[in-house]
Amino acid sequence: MASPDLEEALRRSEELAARLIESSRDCIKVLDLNGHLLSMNAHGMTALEICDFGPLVGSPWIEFWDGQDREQARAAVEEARQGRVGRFTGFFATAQTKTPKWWDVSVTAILGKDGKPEQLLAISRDVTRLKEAEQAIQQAYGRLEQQVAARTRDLAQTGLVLRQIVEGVESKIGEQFFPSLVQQLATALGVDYAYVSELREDGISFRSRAGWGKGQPLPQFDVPAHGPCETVLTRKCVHHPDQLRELYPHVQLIQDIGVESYCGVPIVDGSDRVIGHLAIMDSKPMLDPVRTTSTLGIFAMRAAAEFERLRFERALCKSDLTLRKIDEGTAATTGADFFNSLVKSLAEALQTRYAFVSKFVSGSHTRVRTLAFWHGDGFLDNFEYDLPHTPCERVLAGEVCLFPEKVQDLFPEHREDLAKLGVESYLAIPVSDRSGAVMGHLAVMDTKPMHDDPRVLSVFKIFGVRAGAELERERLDTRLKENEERLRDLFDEAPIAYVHEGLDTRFLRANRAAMRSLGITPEEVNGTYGRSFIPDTPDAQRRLKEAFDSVGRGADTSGVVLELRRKDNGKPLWIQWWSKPDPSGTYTRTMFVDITERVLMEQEKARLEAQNVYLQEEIKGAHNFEELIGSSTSLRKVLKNVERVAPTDSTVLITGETGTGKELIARAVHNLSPRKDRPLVKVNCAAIPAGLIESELFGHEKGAFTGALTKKMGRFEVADKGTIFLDEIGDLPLDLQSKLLRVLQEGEFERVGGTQTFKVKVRVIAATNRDLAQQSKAGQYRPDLYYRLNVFPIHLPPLRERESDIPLLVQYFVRKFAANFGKKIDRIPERMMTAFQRYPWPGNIRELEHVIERAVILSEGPELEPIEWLSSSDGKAGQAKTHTLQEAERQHIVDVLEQTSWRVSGPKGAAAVLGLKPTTLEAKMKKLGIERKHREA
Ligand SMILES: Nc1ncnc2c1ncn2[C@@H]1O[C@H](COP(=O)(O)OP(=O)(O)OP(=O)(O)O)[C@@H](O)[C@H]1O
Repeated sequence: MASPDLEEALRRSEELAARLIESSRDCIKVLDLNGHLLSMNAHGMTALEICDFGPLVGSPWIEFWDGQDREQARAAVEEARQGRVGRFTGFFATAQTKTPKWWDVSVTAILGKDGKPEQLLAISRDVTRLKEAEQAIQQAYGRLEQQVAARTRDLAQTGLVLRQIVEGVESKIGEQFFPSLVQQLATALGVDYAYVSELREDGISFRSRAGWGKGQPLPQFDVPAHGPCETVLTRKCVHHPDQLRELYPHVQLIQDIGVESYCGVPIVDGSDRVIGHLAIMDSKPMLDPVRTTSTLGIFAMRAAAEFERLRFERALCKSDLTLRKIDEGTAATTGADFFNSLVKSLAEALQTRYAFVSKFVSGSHTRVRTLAFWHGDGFLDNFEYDLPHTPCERVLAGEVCLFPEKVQDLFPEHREDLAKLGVESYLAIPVSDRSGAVMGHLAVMDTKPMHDDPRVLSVFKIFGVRAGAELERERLDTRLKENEERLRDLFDEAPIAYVHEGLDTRFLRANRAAMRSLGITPEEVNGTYGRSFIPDTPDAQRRLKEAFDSVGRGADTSGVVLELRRKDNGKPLWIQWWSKPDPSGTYTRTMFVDITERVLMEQEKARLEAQNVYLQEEIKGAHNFEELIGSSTSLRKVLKNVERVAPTDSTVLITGETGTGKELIARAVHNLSPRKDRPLVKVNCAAIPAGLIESELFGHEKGAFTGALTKKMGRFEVADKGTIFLDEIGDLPLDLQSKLLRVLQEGEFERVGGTQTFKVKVRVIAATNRDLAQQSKAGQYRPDLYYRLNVFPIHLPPLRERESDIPLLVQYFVRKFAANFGKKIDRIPERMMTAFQRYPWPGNIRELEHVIERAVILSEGPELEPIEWLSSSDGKAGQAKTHTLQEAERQHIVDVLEQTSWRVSGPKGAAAVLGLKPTTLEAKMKKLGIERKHREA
């Protein structure tokens, strides 16, 4: 019969056990001895997702399990009924969500007052997450529980202790757990010291995790070697009830703190490895080994679970860190920054001292250059090295290499370098491009051994792939840059001008050829607008508009010719222009060829061709400009005026009868002027049909530029910077008089059919045998034009008014023609000369010249022979004087026509006799109303 004290203790113990069960985090079920469910704690209900336990009461617990698990459950119940702990790990899905879970189950007997099993306690713990680790722990737990159950004589007492400890530590986890555990252990078991130790990273020594001594926490200490703990760490439970100091005289700690007794149990992890121990020491003897070892055993199991939990937490933390490091190491940076960040993060993630990345030196397969080298505190300068006989050699041949230890011995040729860094272990992977070609390698080295850990390798590979991508990116980048450079060179150095223009024609880029042609500097490119090169002339604007219209329509423009002005000197620039909108639609790509030289050449050619016509005409005319014969006062006066006006640009109006030498005077003015090296272009306004005079003077267009080759330049254009001689200016039609006035006033005109305005600098010399003053008064001539022409009038008197010049002229012409015809004539009969002087010469000097020419032709000897015409004319001379000048001219022409049988042209025609061009003669005949029928009448 139990004592009343024991009765009370038992009652309390039962009560507390019930509370313990309820508050436990495990799933605890109470079964009857046949294994039928009686009750379950709240946590168990939650864990199994059971809402109502009622219907389950009385159901066989064993049958909750399936297959082999059911057999295990049955065996466990049987064990418990025998007073032992039955345990197993089984698979069980939760009731509602059917979440598969692994449960670690132990079944123990609850002893009755008689010490015999009365009920069973089935404790299930969710070990799904910690299954591997907990398995072993549960085994230990099972073993210890078994021992406890088998040997416990005073379960109630144990229960009390357990409760005390559980209460103290149940709610604690993490850093608080161990201090709390050892404090509760020491207090509940009434011992001076309690402590828990943990295996250190070196895998061979232990260090206290928490200790409690003499009522206060102990500082951390290393577990002494060769003491009782050492035995525990070989997996054995050790109990020294007394005489501890005698047993371990060499262990200073035991001597120092003066403890007598010791009890320790190992803490074993899921892989059945000892990871620490739990021990108590006391200054009094410890006489109940069963109670202490079983209590310690239970809490060792709990400690193991906590260690495991911490280990997972640490592992989680570490993998978190690793992930973070991977993230940091492979984030957005590129280039040198990227590689630095990569190796630093790699070293941190894998907790190695060194990490570096390399790539092959270009063109070599035996030499690499580091891209970044982390050495624990900072980066080394990058360097190159040869691969042979280094740990890296095989890596760069494509292998993953791990040298877990003694790297220096493995690579003796590089021992010195490796020793300097204290390298013990090495791990590296090749870094490849997408096609698998090795580009470099990524390596870590450490000063301690390195274990073959698949997780390390997978982390490593993540870094390796990223490094490969970066190397490839760099390679592509370099290639891209090279290409860009080549393109830029091509663009910049191309002989054809390239310009990229924004939609508002603002220049974005221009190559050298473009800048050269346009006369802009590289600095000016961006502030320049394409439009600004187009001069404000209607023609240039029209061309531009056509070009832009085609761009606007999205069409390519090819070969449009534009006229521009250079920016630096405003000189004309002709370009042939191609433009294409960029696919982005934000700018146009323009290409142009500078054809200025060609255009100018063509213009010059056209001008020269035009000039050539006149020059040939002039050659045909065989003028001798220099020789103005005569010494009469009136002629001298004329020549004096010529000298005065020649150097100026003033317009000169020469008047005088036909043949008086007006053209000769005009040429003299030109030849004495600064323009003498430029052409003197002659236009006979009377000889050109009225409809053609305008295009003759101003030229005409034949459409667009390409027509430039076929266009006709006007004589004003041809005479640019030279002199234009407008002969017979009195015959200019009225409508053209105003156009001529504009040229005289502004130097501007347009071609017939063209819109382009031409500006010329032409000196004008006009001549007429009409009385323009009188004509303008009569409304037949624009007075403003007359005044504009009559700036500097030179009047040539008719030959009859300067008789004294006749002998000189006769001699001059005789000499000239005699030389021309290879004759020698040195005498002119007096009678003839007198006749020449008496004759009125209505055709003036031209007439005289022709008369002499014929006389020279007919003369056979050294004396000029009198010719028939002269004598017959001579007869009429007296009559002629009674006519007006015009009548005389008319009569003279009719006489000559009669002589030539009305033949106008040809060598024997009247025009040749009169020294006129046939067209001039015809115009005169028209003007004077001379027709053949007149003769017939
Ligand atoms: N002073 C001169 N000395 C020598 N020859 C002269 C002289 N004046 C005129 N002539 C010659 O007389 C011819 C006619 O001269 P020119 O053609 O200059 O006259 P014009 O007044 O222009 O005639 P038109 O009004 O018919 O055009 C030319 O062959 C020219 O060389």
